[in-house]
Amino acid sequence: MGIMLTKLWRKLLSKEEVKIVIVGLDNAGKTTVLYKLLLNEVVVTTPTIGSNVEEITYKNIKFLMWDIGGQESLRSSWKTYYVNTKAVIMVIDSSDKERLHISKTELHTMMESESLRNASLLIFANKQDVKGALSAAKISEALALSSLKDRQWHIQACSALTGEG
Ligand SMILES: Nc1nc2c(ncn2[C@@H]2O[C@H](COP(=O)(O)OP(=O)(O)OP(=O)(O)O)[C@@H](O)[C@H]2O)c(=O)[nH]1
Ligand SMILES: [Mg+2]
Repeated sequence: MGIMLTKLWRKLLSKEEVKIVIVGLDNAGKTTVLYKLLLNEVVVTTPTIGSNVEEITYKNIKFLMWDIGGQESLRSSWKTYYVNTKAVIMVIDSSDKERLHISKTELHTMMESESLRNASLLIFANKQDVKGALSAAKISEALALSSLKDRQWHIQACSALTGEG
């Protein structure tokens, strides 16, 4: 009886921890998105070297959000963050049409990683406030999201600057 109560108590107290990694090319808006989610504020950012990690608690679930630098030289280190990741957020600069093919390659390479086999995928089609930004549908097409097999994915148009989406 006492043991059962202790177990129950531990279960109620223990917060589940969910690891999320935020990836995307440099200047996509990853750090801006993270702090917008965390503080509902637009912070002034500098390019991330390495990573930022922040904790967000929602309904007693602790989310550990890893925001990783997107510069070319840093992209090969993304895979070192994948272990135990439950969800991947990829942030896209929807106005950066020239580099969408790079995001596509990075995304599909990433999705082949064994550590991310069961991870869900959320794409933020960010910078919708910029004139000429591509819609979520167009980004989805450019990234060939529909070709992803056995993957739960969702794309969301947004602007970390205005808070839209
Ligand atoms: N117009 C506009 N600018 C944005 C938006 N989101 C981010 N930015 C700007 O884009 C620039 C880069 O944002 P960061 O959040 O630093 O980009 P990052 O993806 O973290 O870049 P790295 O750390 O180098 O990988 C900053 O000047 C932001 O203010 C947005 O939705 N709209
Ligand atoms: Mg950053």
